Amino acid sequence: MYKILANTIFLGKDVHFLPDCHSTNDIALQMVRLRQVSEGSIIICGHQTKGKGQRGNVWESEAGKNLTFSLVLKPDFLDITDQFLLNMSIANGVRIFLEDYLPVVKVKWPNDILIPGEGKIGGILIENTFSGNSWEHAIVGVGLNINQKSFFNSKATSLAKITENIFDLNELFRVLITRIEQSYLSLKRGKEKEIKNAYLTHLYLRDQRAPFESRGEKFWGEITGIDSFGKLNIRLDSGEIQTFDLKEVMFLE
Ligand SMILES: O=C(O)CCCC[C@@H]1SC[C@@H]2NC(=O)N[C@@H]21
Repeated sequence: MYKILANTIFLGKDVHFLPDCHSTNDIALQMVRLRQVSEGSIIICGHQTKGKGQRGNVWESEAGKNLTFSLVLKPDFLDITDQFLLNMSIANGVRIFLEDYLPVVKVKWPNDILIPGEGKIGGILIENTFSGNSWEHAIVGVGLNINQKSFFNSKATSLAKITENIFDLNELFRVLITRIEQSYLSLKRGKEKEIKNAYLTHLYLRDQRAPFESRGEKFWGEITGIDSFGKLNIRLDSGEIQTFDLKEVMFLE
């Protein structure tokens, strides 16, 4: 299982499949520290018992039904102040992959993969390791709901739930990795503008008036873009543009 990733150049030439594990991100981080993996290695797990999500959340995924894996990358060609470009390129790759199956796929800032009217189908958690001021590795964790049909969280969905089909996880994984690699390599080739534009074009609620909450206060505003550090720009009804990082703002829609 998960061995033949023939269409990739470097990603997934070394795949570690674990039937059960706590978190592929944690395992990848540990393996990087022990120098057991290098750029392009993938840790994929059939069932995560302690999957990690953004904002310290838990990532729940039914055993054997979905894709939960981590990629080891070394984006040391990027300035560390441009880290968010990596998020954008990975989110673009996942979105492009899903567009083969679903007509509309959005990315909810920073890294939720959302199907409007259906729910959240996936998420990305990137954890970086640094040595002084230079970037060592990026552990890119991807969780994508494929064949799971029932969820505790009413905001979650899956490919099977939306399309009423069942998918071959191995085949989907192979294609997904190819899409992610293409997107990452275009970042490596310096296509930063294209990556940013593609991310912004598919950004959920961009240029739409929507409700948000920050520091206990509710307000309405319009997402106008992302700054170079990956912070969210929202134009308030007063016309003022405010910038928020992940812990500073919640979407109420
Ligand atoms: O909160 C989110 O949206 C991010 C979810 C990321 C989940 C994936 S599953 C594989 C990898 N290992 C983890 O522990 N988390 C990520």
